[in-house]
Amino acid sequence: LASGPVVQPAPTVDGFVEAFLAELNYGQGVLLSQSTVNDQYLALARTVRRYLMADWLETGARRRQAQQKTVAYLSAEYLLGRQLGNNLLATNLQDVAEEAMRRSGIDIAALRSQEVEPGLGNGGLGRLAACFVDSLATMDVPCIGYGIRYEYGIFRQTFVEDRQVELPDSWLSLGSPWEFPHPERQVIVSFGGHTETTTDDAGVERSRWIPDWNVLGMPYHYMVPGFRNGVVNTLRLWSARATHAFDLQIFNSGDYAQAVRSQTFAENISKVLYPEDSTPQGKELRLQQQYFFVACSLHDFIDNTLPADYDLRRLPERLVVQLNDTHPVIAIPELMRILVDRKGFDWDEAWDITKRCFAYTCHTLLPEALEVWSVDLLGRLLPRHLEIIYRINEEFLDEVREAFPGDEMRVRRMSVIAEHPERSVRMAYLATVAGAKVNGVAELHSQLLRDKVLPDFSQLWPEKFTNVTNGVTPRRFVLLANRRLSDLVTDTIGEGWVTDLDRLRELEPHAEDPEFRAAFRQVKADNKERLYKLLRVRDGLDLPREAMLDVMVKRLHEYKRQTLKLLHIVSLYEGVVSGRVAPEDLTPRTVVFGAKAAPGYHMAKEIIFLINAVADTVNADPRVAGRLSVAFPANYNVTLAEKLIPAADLSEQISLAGKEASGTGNMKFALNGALTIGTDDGANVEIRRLVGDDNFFLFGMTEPEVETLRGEGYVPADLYEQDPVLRATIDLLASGHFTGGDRQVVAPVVDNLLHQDAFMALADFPAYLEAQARVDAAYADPDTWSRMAILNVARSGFFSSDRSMRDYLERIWTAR
Ligand SMILES: CCc1ccc([C@H](C)CC(=O)N[C@@H]2O[C@H](CO)[C@@H](O)[C@H](O)[C@H]2O)cc1
Repeated sequence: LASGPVVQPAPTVDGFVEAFLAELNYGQGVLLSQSTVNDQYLALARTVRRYLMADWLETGARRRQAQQKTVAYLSAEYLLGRQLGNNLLATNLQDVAEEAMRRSGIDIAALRSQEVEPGLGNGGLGRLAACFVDSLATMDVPCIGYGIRYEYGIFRQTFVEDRQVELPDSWLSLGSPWEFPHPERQVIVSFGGHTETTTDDAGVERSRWIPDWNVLGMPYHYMVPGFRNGVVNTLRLWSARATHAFDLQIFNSGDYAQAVRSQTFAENISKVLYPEDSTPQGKELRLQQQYFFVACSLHDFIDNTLPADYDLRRLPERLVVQLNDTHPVIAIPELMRILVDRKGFDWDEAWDITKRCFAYTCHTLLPEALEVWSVDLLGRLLPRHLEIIYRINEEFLDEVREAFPGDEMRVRRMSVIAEHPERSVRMAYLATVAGAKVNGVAELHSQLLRDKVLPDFSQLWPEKFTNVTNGVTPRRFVLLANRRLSDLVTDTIGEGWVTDLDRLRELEPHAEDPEFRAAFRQVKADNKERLYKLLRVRDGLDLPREAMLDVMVKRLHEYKRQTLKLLHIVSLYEGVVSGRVAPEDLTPRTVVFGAKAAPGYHMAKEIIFLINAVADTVNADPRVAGRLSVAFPANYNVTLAEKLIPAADLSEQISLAGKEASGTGNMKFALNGALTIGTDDGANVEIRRLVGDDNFFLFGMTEPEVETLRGEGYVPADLYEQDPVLRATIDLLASGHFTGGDRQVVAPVVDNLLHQDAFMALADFPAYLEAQARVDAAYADPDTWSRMAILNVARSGFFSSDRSMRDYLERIWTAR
């Protein structure tokens, strides 16, 4: 399959300069001398695209030729991060590009920072999807990532008087050179209306959907380059358009707003990402978004990707649809509708095909995060789908009754339709009934899924439940983010580790080599210096040099316990201001937070305010100057993570055991030579097992201990009474010391800790402090610390998303 027509520019500096100038002149229509930084960035991006195009087209042709089984990854979120750096890495053009730009009198760093990252996700789930499609391309697995091209991604976070303020993320405003619109592949998606039952000539009753309104789905293609393997997979993100953008009659009647109303109405569907990452709001637009991209994607695969005459009875041989949490689960009744209503299959045949096409990944343990849709809303928006769901449930409950005769309680418990508080469809149950496989994202999580979240289902179908522990791509989060460490590793063990991360094990003996440890410490010091420079320019933060960098970056959520970190800071500070602790006895420490709160999550926003208030006071207090400081750079995102994580000494993974499904930040920190202080929660359990107890600061209750305490009845105020350090800490917070004496403004958080503390921060406080003392002790000996850190890197190869993909291939995508 010679790449025939596609002429790739020469991968030389001359070739690159020539292509760049052509893009600048003919693409941007400007001369170099006149060009703006944005012109230069867009031209550079398009130049890099040229080097990937041949591989992209060839991969597409090879895929069509080979008729291989394809993974359709359905995700409502993709947190992609900036594309330029990753694409330069994948094409191994980073040095050529840098030289080419230098020859053109341009500093490529300025162009890199011109790129706005596509923030089409909230947090863990969205970033995991991005890591997964990167790994599948690097492993040359046929995969199409399907999702939504939100016009506005996750909000930009700013702080006004220490409070989070959200700004719209108009990421497309300066152009987006990495996307390719394909109007010729537009899809019509219907909504509303009603169904009619007819009897076909074979006397079979058939239901027909008569929708009310339609929108158009326009696909935008994004390149997903494999790492230097000539493979480029596709990410297909859908954008909503009105079927007829403009109603001339209405326009001529003078009602201009009405004339374009349908356009705005349609466009709303892909207008903005819902910024919640745990509590669904159950909004109609959210369901419209979910059905919109799912309908576009299934239609696109069945009608535009499969050969026209393909026998759909063999669909499971060509397609596996991975459902990224409950958000795309409406795909199940949609495939049934296509097979029965459009392709004329009878119900049983269609159901058999459907069951073998889907698999479901659950990413949460919070009951409130499991989506349910009211039958009212579903019936109004998708009447045919509700009918199909009812029938799926009916047949399923017959199966339950058969397996557990007379156990109507179980039948009611397991029904996809919940009767209370209102009749609604439990999407996680529907996914479990239809999915061939259901997996959690870490061993503990998958076990809790079986035992606590879906016990009835794992009893009925034990073989259906499996685990695939999350992973992260070493290309972006080590090679791209931490060039200094990557060079040290490659100089020591060769470069194979980038696509075979288990090779990091070969570093283990070097942990015993003082020179290697010194080189490793220098890498960390340089990464810290790079971060300090960035935070000064970006956030006007001036951080003290010689300090342990203690980093907690993740979405703001009470179960993640940013409040526990805050209590630690205040207890250290209280120790000094009360005179109990001499400042020089404090290990110099800078605590860096990064966290967005869902706009409607008030307690989370109160916690952000309090962290900023404490930071202002601590940073301004000469008594702890150079000993304790707190930084909270705004707008934590993938780009900031790439600078923060390589600089970190300590990684905070302190969620209440049994609440964090997996975590993926924890893996990125370990791979970048930070030590973890954490609970036995999510993937922390597997990190600790692999890096070794001696190289992990464990503390706190285990999940069973949490359940026991909850069972016994948890009274946080008692702990406040009994623990003098805790009382002194909370009293200082409550006193208004950090808020100009205003006690009211801190009350929401303090009262919640004393009287609810649903995630038991106070219960784990003493153990956390004790663990932090162990951290201080270890950090006092840089050589020991770097030995532990090197062993963390060496033993974290398992947490590559390539390994996760191998597990999905073995346990889920081929096991049917
Ligand atoms: C409907 C609102 C909503 C939106 C997003 C979500 C996601 C499932 C939340 C999420 O991102 N979960 C995180 O997924 C990561 C990837 O598997 C895990 O590592 C994290 O532990 C988990 O919190 C739940 C509910």
